[in-house]
Amino acid sequence: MTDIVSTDWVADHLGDLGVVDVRDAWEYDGIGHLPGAVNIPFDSFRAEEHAAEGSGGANDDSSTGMLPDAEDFEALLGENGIATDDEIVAYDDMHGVFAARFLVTAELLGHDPEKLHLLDGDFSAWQREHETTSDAPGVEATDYVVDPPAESVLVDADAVAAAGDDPETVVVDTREDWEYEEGHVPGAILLDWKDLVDDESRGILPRDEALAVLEERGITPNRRVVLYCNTARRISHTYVVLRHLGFEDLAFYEGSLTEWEEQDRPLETGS
Ligand SMILES: O=S(=O)([O-])[S-]
Repeated sequence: MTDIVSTDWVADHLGDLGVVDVRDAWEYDGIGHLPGAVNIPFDSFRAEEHAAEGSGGANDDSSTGMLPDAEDFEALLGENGIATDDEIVAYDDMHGVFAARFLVTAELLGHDPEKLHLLDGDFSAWQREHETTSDAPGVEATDYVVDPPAESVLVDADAVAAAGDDPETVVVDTREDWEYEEGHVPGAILLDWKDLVDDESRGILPRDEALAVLEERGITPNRRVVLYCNTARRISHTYVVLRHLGFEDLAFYEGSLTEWEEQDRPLETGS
C-alpha cells in the first residue's frame, strides 16, 4: 500500500530511497530540492493525449486514459536511476496531488505499492524543517521494468455505470463543487480531494478528522469506492489517502469524465 510519510521519516531513510521531485525543472533547479532527488516533471509521465476505451484496437476494451506507454515509463525511470525494486518517495509543491499521480502511475504499471511513499505536506514541509540543495545527484541508469499486475483497480465506464445501482458501492467525484454542479456521473457523491487536506500544513487531515469528513458523505471503509475526476490526476491523491486510511475496496476510473463524455454517457447536474 502506498504510504504517506513525514519529512522526518524521509530524512531518516534518505540514503535508501529513490527520491522523485515531480515539480517543473525550473523549480527543481532554481528553488532547490531534497538531497539526492531526481526531477521527473508531471508532464513527462503522462500520455500526450487522453486514450479512450478501445483506442488500442477493435478488441481493446481497456481505458488507458493519461497513463504513459510502458516503454516510455521504463525509459524515464531508467534514465533517472530508479530501479524496479526501489523504495520511492515522491513530492511536489501542490499538496501532493501531482506526486500522488506519479505514485499511482507506478503502481498501475506494476511497482510494488508497499515501496511507494508520498511526502506529507509536500516540498514546503521539507523546506521548513530540513536542508535543501541545488546540487544535481549522481545518477546511474537502470533497466527499469514495467510489469502491470494481473489484478488491477482500474475500471471502465460500464463498471462505473453499474456501480451507481449497487448499494454497497459509492461513486465519488473528487473535483470542485462547481464542476460537480455542471455535470457529474449520475448518483456520484462529491468529495473535493482537498477536503482531506489541511490547507495550512498541506498535509492530510489527522486520521479521525479525515474519516469524519468521509463518513459525512457516506464514504466508509465497508463500501466499495469508485473514484473519478477529469483526467485521473485528483483521484490519484484521494486514492493514496483512502489506502492510507485503510480502505481496501477501491476502484480507479482512469478514463474519468473525459472518457465518460466522449462516450456520450448521461450526466446529472446540480448539487
Ligand atoms: O485533476 S484532473 O484530472 O481532474 S484535471
